[in-house]
Amino acid sequence: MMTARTERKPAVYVLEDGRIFRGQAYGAIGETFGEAVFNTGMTGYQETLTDPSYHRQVVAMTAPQIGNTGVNDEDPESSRIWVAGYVVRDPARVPSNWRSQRSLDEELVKQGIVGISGIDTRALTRHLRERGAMRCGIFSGPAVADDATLLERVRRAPQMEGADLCGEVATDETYVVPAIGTKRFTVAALDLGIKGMTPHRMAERGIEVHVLPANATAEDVYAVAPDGVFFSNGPGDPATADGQVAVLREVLGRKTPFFGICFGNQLLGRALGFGTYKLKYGHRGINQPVQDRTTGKVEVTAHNHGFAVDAPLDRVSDTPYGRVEVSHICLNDDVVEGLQCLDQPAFSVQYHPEAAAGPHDAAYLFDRFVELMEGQRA
Ligand SMILES: NC(=O)CC[C@H](N)C(=O)O
Repeated sequence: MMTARTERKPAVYVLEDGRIFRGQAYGAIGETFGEAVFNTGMTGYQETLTDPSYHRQVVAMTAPQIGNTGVNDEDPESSRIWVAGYVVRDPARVPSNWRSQRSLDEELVKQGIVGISGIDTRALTRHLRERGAMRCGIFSGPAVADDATLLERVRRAPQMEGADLCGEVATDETYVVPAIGTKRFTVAALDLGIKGMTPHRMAERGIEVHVLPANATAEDVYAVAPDGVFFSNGPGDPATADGQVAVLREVLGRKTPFFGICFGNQLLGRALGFGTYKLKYGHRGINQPVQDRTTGKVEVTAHNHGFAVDAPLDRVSDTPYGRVEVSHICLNDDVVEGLQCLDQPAFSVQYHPEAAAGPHDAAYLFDRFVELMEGQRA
């Protein structure tokens, strides 16, 4: 149960390993559970909050001041806030920006998002970095009880590993994002938790994007006569998405141009026969260095992933769909950040070239998708 906050009440943030942080209620009063993760973006909190890939995650911001530029109706990446809970050090008392329409606190209350402020988010981040992502709960108002009871409740919450979540965030109905200017291509985009900027980046390049529900079949995909197929980002464990992997294998079998982002990269990995695994604490932020191994260039990129593809970095792999190489790696930890098929018009990246929020270094990947579709026509 959640009620609007009228004064800053005490709140408690409880990690499943027993570490407890005490602060003040922020946003809605009540209780919430999820995977404890941290995001290192200095800005872009609206895009983070509304990214469907954060479904069932309680996001802590490492930047100490959040909410300074308020909230507007232009920056959300979907129709609602998806984070399960929100953790900040020092919320803005007075938002100030020419586009601001209301405060972040008001928006969190309006959407029933339970948060906590005033805790040492640096200590929390160091703890998660050492111990790894784990379950947590935020409790305020009538939800506060003795620590042992709260800990017990956190330990009963569902785990992220094994969670099948795309169906909970994706569209139920197909919709079309028209091309901006002259239409050059049609793309079937599987919505596994798509961010609004992604079809927009394609539309800017003359692509008409048919956004299909997460459970669309290969028949549904080919019913739109696509020049290319796209799989989006999305929440949950990629190891659960067997139906989508089967659709992707059909796409590879037909050699239709394919581009995948984030969850879409993990599913390309699976379709090619690689495994996926859970990272210790994931990559979330807008300042991650990635190297494009095909050009040697380093990009600063936006990330939001807790899982990764397990593929060899040092050699080309032979798969049932031809040869594949790891095209991009994260320079912080050598995690696979992109896959390039060498005998197929298919590639994907683990990070976010749509850049909402984030630097625009990786925009060239949308042009690569266009080139693949052009190549298929020639
Ligand atoms: N943004 C995404 O697509 C995330 C993919 C997957 N849920 C992960 O955490 O790795």
